[in-house]
Amino acid sequence: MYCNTFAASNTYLYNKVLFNLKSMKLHRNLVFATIDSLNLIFNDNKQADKVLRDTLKRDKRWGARDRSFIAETTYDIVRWKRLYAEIADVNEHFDRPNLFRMFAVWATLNGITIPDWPQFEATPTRRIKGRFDEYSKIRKLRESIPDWLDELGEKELGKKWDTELAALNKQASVVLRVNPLKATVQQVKEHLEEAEIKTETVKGHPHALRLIERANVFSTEAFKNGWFEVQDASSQKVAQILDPRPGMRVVDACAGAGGKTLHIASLMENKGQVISMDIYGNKLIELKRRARRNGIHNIETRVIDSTKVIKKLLGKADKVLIDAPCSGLGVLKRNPDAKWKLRPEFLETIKETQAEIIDSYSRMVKPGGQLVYATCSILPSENEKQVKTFLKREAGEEFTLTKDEKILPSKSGFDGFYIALLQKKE
Ligand SMILES: C[S@@+](CC[C@H](N)C(=O)[O-])C[C@H]1O[C@@H](n2cnc3c(N)ncnc32)[C@H](O)[C@@H]1O
Repeated sequence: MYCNTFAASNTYLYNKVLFNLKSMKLHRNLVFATIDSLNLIFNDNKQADKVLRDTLKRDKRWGARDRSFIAETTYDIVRWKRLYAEIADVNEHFDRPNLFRMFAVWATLNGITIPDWPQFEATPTRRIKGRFDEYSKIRKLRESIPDWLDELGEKELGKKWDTELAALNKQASVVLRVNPLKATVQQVKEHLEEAEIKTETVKGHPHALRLIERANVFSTEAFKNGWFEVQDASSQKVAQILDPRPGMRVVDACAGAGGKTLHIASLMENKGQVISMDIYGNKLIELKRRARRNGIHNIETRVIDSTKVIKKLLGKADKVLIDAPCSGLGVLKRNPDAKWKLRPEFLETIKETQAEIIDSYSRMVKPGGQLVYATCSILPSENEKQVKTFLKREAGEEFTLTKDEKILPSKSGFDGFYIALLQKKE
C-alpha cells in the first residue's frame, strides 16, 4: 500500500540540508550511488525508501553529509522526475546515460558546476535553464505529475488542487510523537538537545516535537528506549480524535506496523485492551516489536485471515479505528515516488476496498460506541464521500457523523489527512 507512512519516513531522515549546494564539488562515488538508486526506483519499480536504505549501507566510510547528499538528491530527482525528464529530453526507460542527463538537470538547476566527466559531456546548461522557465508555465510539468493524476486532482479538488499540489512537492517536516508512558515532551526535547538535535513544540499537538533541522533520530538513546516515535503531526490527530480512555476495548482494524496503535495504547496508559488487526501478519510482527520498545503491554494482534476474526468482535468494541488503505496522496511529500507508482485502476479498487472495510468493520462498534474513519488522502472520493455513502447504506444506518477534519497540506504544513468521527446509537 502507498500509505505506509512509517516505512516512508526512515531514509527521509537523512535528508538533512547541511551542504551549501552552490559551492559543492560532486564526488564520483556519491553521484554513482545516486544514479544506481534512481535506476532501481525508476526502472525496476522498487520502493525509494527501501532502495535508499540498501544504498546507504554500501560504504561504511560515508559520513552524514555523504548520506544526506545521496538521499536528498535521489528524492529530489524522484520528486521532479517528469520535469527533469522533459528538460533533459529523455523518455522512459531511463538508461544510465539518460539518468546522468537528468542528474545534470538537477545539478544545473541547483547551481552546481558540472564536472568534466565523460558522463556529462556536452551538458547544455543554458538550454536547461531556458526549458525550465518554459515548462514552469505548465502545471503538470512544473509540479511534475502524471497527466491522469493532475486531471483527477483538478476534478476532485477544483481550484484547491493548484495549492495542494505545490504544497505536496515541498519537503516534509520530521515530527516526533513523545510516548507519555516513558517521558515528557520536555525530557525528550532536552535529551535531543544534548545530542545537538533541536526541536520545537507544535501547536494543537500535545505530544509532538518538530525537528528544526533534519537528523537521524533513530540512533539516539531516547529512540532506542521508546521515548518517542516518528509520526507526522496530522497522523497524531487521528488517535486524538478517537480519544481512547484507559480501560476501554479499542480495535485498530488496519493497524499496519502500528503507528496509531502505539499512540492509542499510550493514551490508554496501558489499561484496557487494544486489538490491532491487519491482513498482513509481518506488519503486526513489526508492531509488536515497536510496542515492546514503547513499554506497551495491552496490545493483542490478530491477522484478518477470515471473516470470523471480525465476527468474534461484533458489537464489542468501545471504539474502532479504520485507518483505511488509500492512495496516499496526502503524504506525497515524504513518499514522492507514489506519484509514479500509483495507477488509476488501483485507485478504483482501493475505493471499493474502503467501502467494504467500513461496512464490515463498523459492526465491531458496540451500541453507543464510536468509529473513526481516516485516510492519508486528500481526495473527497476516498474521504467525505465514502462516509456519506456509508451513512446511506444499511451498514451505516445506526451511525451519525459527529465531526470530520480535512487536513490539507497547504494549510497545516504537514501531511494531508481525513479524519471522521462517527457515533453509533445506543
Ligand atoms: C494506512 S495503512 C495503516 C497505517 C497504520 N495504521 C499506522 O498508523 O502505521 C493501511 C493498512 O491497511 C491494511 N489493509 C489493507 N487492506 C486491509 C483489509 N481489508 N483489512 C484490514 N487491513 C487492511 C494495510 O496492510 C495497511 O497496513
